[in-house]
Amino acid sequence: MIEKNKKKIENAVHDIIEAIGDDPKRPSIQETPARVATAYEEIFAETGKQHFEDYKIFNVAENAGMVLVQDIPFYSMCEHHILPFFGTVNVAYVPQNGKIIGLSKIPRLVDFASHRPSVQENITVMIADELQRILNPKGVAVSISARHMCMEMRGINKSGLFTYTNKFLGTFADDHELKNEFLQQTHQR
Ligand SMILES: Nc1nc2c(ncn2[C@@H]2O[C@H](COP(=O)(O)OP(=O)(O)OP(=O)(O)O)[C@@H](O)[C@H]2O)c(=O)[nH]1
Ligand SMILES: [Zn+2]
Repeated sequence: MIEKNKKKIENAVHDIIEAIGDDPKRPSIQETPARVATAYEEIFAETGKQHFEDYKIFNVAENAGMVLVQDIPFYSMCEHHILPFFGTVNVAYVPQNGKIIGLSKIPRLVDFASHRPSVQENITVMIADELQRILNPKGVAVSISARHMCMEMRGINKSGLFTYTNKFLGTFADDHELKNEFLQQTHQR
């Protein structure tokens, strides 16, 4: 993030502190605007980026079966309240023509999709669509389970609610046995 934009965040946080009735000059809060700017730089690092580019393609056996990376933790901020929502993501795909990506790139793709203001449905779809674009696999399945602080600490104030979303492409959408295998492996059935 360029310095000018970090400064903008600092100024905004300074104003928020003042507006909520606290004193931005209070010693223990003085550095907070700068801390928030640094935190936002990390939390929102992928804002505005459409495509995940950090991967290499490898080749494996042509008939390789489902690859599933399960329980990938993620943290994001809802675009309505700028409050955290977080949980776990399951990502599966069936390679086509033996084309795969390194396993670590899947959690990286999850971070790519979640490090921006968003909603759970859009993160789910973005992960599925990017994997489809990158690998053109036979199918992709993505499911997310998350808790939303904007429903827990304000508004309806209901704690411990989990929201589930999923997206199935290609063979996962067409082949019920494969979809069931994914759902069973990820304890959704
Ligand atoms: N579909 C979806 N909704 C979300 C997500 N995160 C937050 N929301 C919802 O976004 C909605 C925003 O609704 P508004 O009525 O504009 O905002 P609000 O008045 O603060 O709503 P309340 O939370 O009901 O007080 C709320 O119902 C939130 O629960 C998400 O990831 N997906
Ligand atoms: Zn919200």
